[in-house]
Amino acid sequence: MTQLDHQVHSISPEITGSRIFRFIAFLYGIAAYLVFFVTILYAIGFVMGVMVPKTIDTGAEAPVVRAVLINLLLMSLFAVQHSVMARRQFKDWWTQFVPKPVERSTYVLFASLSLLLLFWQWRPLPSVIWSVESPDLAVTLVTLSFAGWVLVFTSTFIINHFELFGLHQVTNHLVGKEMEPPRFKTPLLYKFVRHPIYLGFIVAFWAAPVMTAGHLLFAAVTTLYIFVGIALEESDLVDLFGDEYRQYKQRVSMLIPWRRSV
Ligand SMILES: C[S@@+](CC[C@H](N)C(=O)[O-])C[C@H]1O[C@@H](n2cnc3c(N)ncnc32)[C@H](O)[C@@H]1O
Repeated sequence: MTQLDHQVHSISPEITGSRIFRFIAFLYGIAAYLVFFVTILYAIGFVMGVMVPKTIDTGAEAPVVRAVLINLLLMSLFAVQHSVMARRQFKDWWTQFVPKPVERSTYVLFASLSLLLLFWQWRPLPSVIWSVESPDLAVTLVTLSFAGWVLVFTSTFIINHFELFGLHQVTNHLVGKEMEPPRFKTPLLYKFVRHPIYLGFIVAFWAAPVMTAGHLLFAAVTTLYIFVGIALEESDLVDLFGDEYRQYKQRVSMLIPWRRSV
């Protein structure tokens, strides 16, 4: 056992194992999941410009340079939080303070809060970059964007929705069951691309009948971030699964199903 492991395990086995803690941890996990769920539903309305009070193209305007800087800051805040907190070294460090069973829920909660901050403080940049004239093409693009969101949701269930968003961890802890070690999986869509969730986001963000400068900034920066996120995630996955993941990378393309290994 390393010194770090010792510190992690020595925080509070009596407290974290107690019945009351398990129950509070479970409620916390459910609350974090609900915050995530509201956030992702809001994200759909925000990006597609429907059903929510504040969208990517509405809200208080600011001078262009200020608006770009604020928006970049908001996206960077999310990117840093989302990437740093997902790394193993960070998890090893902060599970000294945050009990392991609620680590994932806390990550999900922080990610949701930084996204809600982004939606709230986002400054619109309303200049139109493209606007599709043809109603048929416009409907096709809206449908495609919606299909992107469906792909995101479906893929989370295919890979393991409840573990990704921390519910599996708090439920297992509640009933005194250990989490199983992560397993390499290639279910359904994962046989065609390695990152269907990220592909769904890219499609959802770019398929827009009216593309404003603000929306374009959002789509471009998030796409860039997805590529950085993939590099980090795949480096972790190679560390975790070794040759199995290396061979998967050679066999299956990253995002575009008809191309072999990107
Ligand atoms: C938000 S999910 C994104 C999964 C994938 N990148 C995608 O776009 O569909 C990230 C989690 O999925 C896990 N993961 C990604 N691919 C995996 C695979 N083939 N088998 C098992 N776990 C995987 C990663 O370890 C990480 O914890």
